Parts: sequence; C-alpha cells; structure tokens
Amino acid sequence: MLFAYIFGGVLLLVLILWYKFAYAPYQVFKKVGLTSPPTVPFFGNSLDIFKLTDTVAIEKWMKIHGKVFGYYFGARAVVAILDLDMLKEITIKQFDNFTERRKGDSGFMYVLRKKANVATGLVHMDKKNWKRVRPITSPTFSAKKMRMMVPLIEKSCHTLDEVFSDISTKGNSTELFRIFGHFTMEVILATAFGCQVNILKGEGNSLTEAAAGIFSGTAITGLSELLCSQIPFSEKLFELFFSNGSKITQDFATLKSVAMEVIEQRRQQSSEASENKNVDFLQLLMEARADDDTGELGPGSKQLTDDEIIALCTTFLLAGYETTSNLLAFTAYLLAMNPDKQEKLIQEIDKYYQDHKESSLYDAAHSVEYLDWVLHESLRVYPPAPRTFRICENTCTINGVTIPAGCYIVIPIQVLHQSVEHWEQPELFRPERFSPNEKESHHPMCYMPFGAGPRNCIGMRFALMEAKMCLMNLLRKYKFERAPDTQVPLKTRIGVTQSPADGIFLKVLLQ
Ligand code: HEM
Repeated sequence: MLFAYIFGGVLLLVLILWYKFAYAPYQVFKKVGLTSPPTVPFFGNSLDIFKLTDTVAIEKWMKIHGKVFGYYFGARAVVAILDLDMLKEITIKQFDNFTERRKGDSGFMYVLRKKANVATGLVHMDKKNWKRVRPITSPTFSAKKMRMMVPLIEKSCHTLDEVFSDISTKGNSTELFRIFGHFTMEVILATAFGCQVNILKGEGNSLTEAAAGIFSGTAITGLSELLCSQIPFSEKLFELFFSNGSKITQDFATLKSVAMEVIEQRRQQSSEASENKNVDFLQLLMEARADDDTGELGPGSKQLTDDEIIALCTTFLLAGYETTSNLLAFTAYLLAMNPDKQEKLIQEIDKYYQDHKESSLYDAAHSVEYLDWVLHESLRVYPPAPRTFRICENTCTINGVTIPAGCYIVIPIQVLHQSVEHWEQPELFRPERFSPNEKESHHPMCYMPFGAGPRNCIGMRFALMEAKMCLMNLLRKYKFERAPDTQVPLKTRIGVTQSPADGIFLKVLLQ
C-alpha cells in the first residue's frame, strides 16, 4: 500500500514537472499557428542558442521556417522576424503595442542593480517610465549639446595619438581591440560620469576597475535569463548568491557613489560663474533634475531624480562603451583587409585638410563623406549590437501573423545585414553602398545598426561623432596593415554585443 502511495506520488510529481517544464510553456505558438523548432524540456531551444549563438541559430531556423517563426528561450516565447514590412509595423507604426524591449524587473542584472540601489536605466525601462524619461533625455543628445562635449573627446584622441606613435615605431603587430576599449572607456567616463581618467596611459582607479568588473559580469546574463524564465524564485537565489559584499555588487555601488559624489560637488559649485561649468551628460541631466528629490514625479514631469540620473549614466556606460570600441576595432580590421578602401579614405582626408588647413577635428570628421560611408559599411558587416528586442503588449495580427501578448520579438540585425536577398555580395566590404546614389536602393529596415523607431539608440549621434573623430585623427598620420598574426577570417564572439573573439592584431604604420 505504502509503495502504491509513493509510486502514485512520484508519478504525480513527474506529471506536474512534465506539464510545467516540458508541455505548458511550449503551446504558445501552436495556438496561433506559428511554426517553431522542436523543443527540449526546460531549455526550449536555448541549447542551440548557447551552442551556436542566437544569430547563427536564427539563420539556421530561418531556412526551415521562413521569415517569421517562433522559438523558446527556456519558457520564454520569442518571435523572430525577418520580414521588413512587419519590422516596420512593430518598430514604428504599431510602436505603442511594442514599446518595451525587455523586462527590466527581472534577471541577474536587475538583482545587482537592486542590491546596489541603482534604478533601471533607459534600455530596460518599462513603458510608463520610458515615455517620461526618454523625452527628457533626448535633448542631451542634440547636435548642439554633443558639440559641447567635443573637448572631452579631443583630449582622449590626443592621448590615443601618443599611444599609436609609440606602437608605430615598434613595427610589430599590436592588439587594437583593447586599446580602442581604453579609448572609449575614457571618453564615456569623462562624458557620463564627469571623471577624467588616464586608462590609455595605463593608469586605473576604482571607477575604471568597477566599470570593467560590471562588463565581466554581463557574461552570465543568458544563463540567468533562462533560469528566470522557468523558475520564478531564481532571482531570490541570485540575491543570496550575490551578497552585498560580492565583487560585482560592489562595482555597481562604486559607480553609484562616484556619480553621487560628482553630483554633490557640482551642486556646491553651482554658484560659480557659468563659464566654468562642465558640459557632459551628467551636467545636462542634472539641469533636467527635480528640485524636490522625492522620487515621486508625475507621469508628465519634465525632471529627473538623482537615482534616475545615475541610472542613465550607468546605462550610457553599459550601452556605449563596448559597442563603440567594437565599431572602432572592426573598422580598423576592415580597412587593413581592404587597403584600396583605406587608401581612398586617407586621400579624402588629405584632400580635405589641404583645403581646410585650420579645420577642427570635429569639423573635419563631419566633412569627409567617405569616412561616414566607411563607418556605416563597417556597422553593416559587423554590427556591434547584433540583435534587439521588443515585447508584444496586446495580442495582435500583423500581415496575417498573430503575435500573442507577452511574446518577445527578436530583430536579428546581424542576419538582416548579411542577407543575400537585401545586399549584393554581403560578405564584401564596400563603403560605396552608403553613397547617396546606392543608399536609396536599400529598404530602410534591412539596415539598422542602431535599431529603429522611437526606441532606437539614443547614443547614435554620439557614437558616430566619437568614432569619426578618433579615426580622422589617426588616419591623418597612420595606416593599418595586415600582420602575419592577423586572424583571417575574423572570428567574432556574440554575447551582449558582437566583438572580436581573439582581439584584432594589426600593424600600425606611419604613412
Ligand atoms: C556603435 C555604437 C553603438 C551601437 C551600434 C548601438 C546600438 C544600439 C541598438 C541596436 C540599440 C537598440 C535600439 C532598438 O531597440 O531599436 C541601442 C539602444 C540604446 N543605446 Fe546604443 N549603440 C551604440 C552606442 C551607444 C552610446 C555611445 C550610447 C550612450 C552614450 C548608447 C545608448 C543607448 C541607450 C540608452 C539605448 C536604449 C534606448 C531606449 O531604450 O530608449 N548607445 N543601441
């Protein structure tokens, strides 16, 4: 009798587990007639994603299931969309139903932020808060405001020049991804945290260490999302595991306390003459700040709390540092591998300076058209953000496809950029694709390195300005050359961003 009870109990438990982890989550697409690859209990299709990366897995599934299909990341239902008209509906026309990108109030990063008391930044912000905060933040990225930050970027460009001068005399190949990483870290810490650091010259401090620590922590976000999708109490486990004393929690806390200190200092200096004022994101966001810092601002409020300012600056660091260093490193690689294109760019730069001897770096960087094409083509070949997401708020039907409420939509940027349907010989680096004549012939939705619609990358203008100034300064003097240890073809690592898997080894030569 006892045996029968135990057997019955075990059977019931197995049935419940099977229903919870192997059956119920995987009915979403069947109900609306969307095809999806076969699932593995608990994991859904995530094992393929861990093995291949989502970009490669989507390319593989697309060949079987077409331009719109579903897959499961753990228990999370994700719809992959490669149909350009549908993408336009989702990112632009029906934006109000697809405003959110990812659930900001779950996962490993959320737990860390919560522990360090750092609020959610723009990237993961929910619809209500995003609708209030984005319009306040957007003006800080206007062309006029960006220009005010030029001196901060120029400073790091000059230091980078010294580093390159040193490298070029040695004549051997150098790993450039790390160096560009130091450059973009310096720039973002100066512009977002108001802190002048000299990482390019090998000087670190608690802030640079904290920023680097947070980046190493993002490596486990995929696994944490899988657990959170299946097991609701996973966050509690993370909270226990990453105690207040853990390194990464401390790193978040360091960023917060540095930013808080700078805010306090600036407030004390606020009575000083306005020409002494620092102009950086922190300052611009502070000027949009509420006097009454209760944190209870209404939906129409045009002001930010201190917590929101710090969360935004942390987001700028997370979203802007690695993406821009990837762009610079990939561009250097592509120029070295395509010497004719590099030669043309150098000639265009020389020609510009012959006619404008006294030009500022900013003006030069924005006047040489070919540099713009080169960067756009580099972003097409190796998009630093290889995908982005939206969440479907209410069940809807677009172009005959029903998308259930709560589903994530993945926009596979990298796959779109490499599609033979949209690009002739997509594997070739051909900046001329972005000349005014050719540009018109592309559907706007097949190229979106900075995303699309009202929730696109807020830092696009800043990233392009920084990359242009950096390359313009370097290519006046130096050129990149393939070395015996340059990896061909280049292997990339696709995590939160796409980066060179083993660095970028190139020679840097004086022209
Ligand atoms: C080459 C460099 C960069 C690339 C390729 C890039 C790419 C992207 C992409 C694809 C998105 C998602 C857009 C969407 O879902 O439609 C995004 C969002 C975002 N990016 Fe960038 N980004 C870059 C640099 C920066 C910089 C320098 C900053 C800040 C200073 C920044 C801040 C942000 C923020 C805050 C968001 C979220 C916007 C929102 O949800 O309203 N990014 N970026």
